[in-house]
Amino acid sequence: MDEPAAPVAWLQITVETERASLAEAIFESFDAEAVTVLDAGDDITVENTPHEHPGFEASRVTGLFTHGTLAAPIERALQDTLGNDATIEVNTLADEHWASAWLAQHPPLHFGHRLWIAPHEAPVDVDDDAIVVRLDPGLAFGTGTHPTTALCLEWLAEADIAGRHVLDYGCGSGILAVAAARLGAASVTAVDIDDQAVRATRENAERNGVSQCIETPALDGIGARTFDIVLANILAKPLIALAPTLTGHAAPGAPLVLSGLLTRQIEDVKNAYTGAFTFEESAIREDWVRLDARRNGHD
Ligand SMILES: C[S@@+](CC[C@H](N)C(=O)[O-])C[C@H]1O[C@@H](n2cnc3c(N)ncnc32)[C@H](O)[C@@H]1O
Repeated sequence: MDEPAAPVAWLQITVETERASLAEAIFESFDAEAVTVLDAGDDITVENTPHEHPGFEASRVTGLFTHGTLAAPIERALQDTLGNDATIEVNTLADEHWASAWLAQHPPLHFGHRLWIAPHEAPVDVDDDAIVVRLDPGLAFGTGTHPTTALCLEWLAEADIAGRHVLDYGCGSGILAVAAARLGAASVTAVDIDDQAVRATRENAERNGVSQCIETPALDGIGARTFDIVLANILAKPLIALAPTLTGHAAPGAPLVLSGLLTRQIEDVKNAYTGAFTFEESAIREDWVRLDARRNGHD
C-alpha cells in the first residue's frame, strides 16, 4: 500500500505596496510557484493571516514558495527595492489553508459580456447564456486576477472564437485555453515549459468538460502547424525570443495577442514582430500591456 502523503507546507510572503509590478518581479526572480495581486478596493478576506487590512490604499501582492525556501533573502530584496513604503508579512501555509485562502481571495470575476472565472465551489449567479470557467486553486500562474491574464480574458470574451484553432503559448493554469474552449474554439493547443502548468491545464480542462478540445503537446511537438488565433501571455524577454516561433504558428490574417510586458517594453516587443504583423492599439492596465496584432498576408 502507498504511504499516506506527508502534509505539505508553503511559504507565503505578502507585501502591501503601491509598486505591485516590482514586488511581482522580485517574487518571480525568487522562483515563486504562484504570484497573485489584489488591488486597492478589492474585497479582502484572507484566512490564516494575523492582520486585518481595512481600507488599505496599496496593492497586496502575494508570493507562494515551496517549503524550504528561505524568507530572509526575499524580504531583504523587497525592502531594498520598495523601501519603507512596503509592509511585508511572512506566513507558513498548510496545503488546505492555501486552498481556502485562494478561494477567499478569488470571488467570481466577469469579463466582457458573458465570460466568468470562478473557483470550483463559488456560487455564481449569472444569466443562462453565461460561460463560467471553473478554476480550482493550483500552483500554476493564471487565476484571472493578474492584469495580464485579465487583459487576455477580456480580448477572448469579445473575440470571434467559435470554430477557431487556438494556440495558447505559455498556458500556466490553462485559464486562457479553457476559456477559449468554452467560448467555442474548435481546438486549443496549450503548451508551457513548466510541467506543473501543463498538468494544471489538463486538470482544469477536465473540470470544465473541455479536455477533448484541448491538447497539451510538448513544446517541440507542435511542428510547423499554424493556428487561427495565437495567444502568449509570458514576459517581454521570452516574447521577443519567441517571435520567430509564434510568427511561424500564426496563419495569414490570424490575430496575435501578446501580454506580460510592461509599457516601457512595448517598442522592443513590437520591433521583434514588425514586418510579419500589423499592430492595433494596445490595452494597458497598471503598467501591464496587451498587444493586439494581426498576421500579415491575408488576402
Ligand atoms: C504569465 S504566465 C501566463 C499563464 C496564463 N496563460 C495566463 O494568461 O494567466 C506565463 C507562462 O508562460 C510559461 N513560459 C515562460 N516562458 C516560456 C517559454 N519560453 N515557452 C513556453 N512557456 C513559457 C510559464 O511557465 C508560465 O506558465
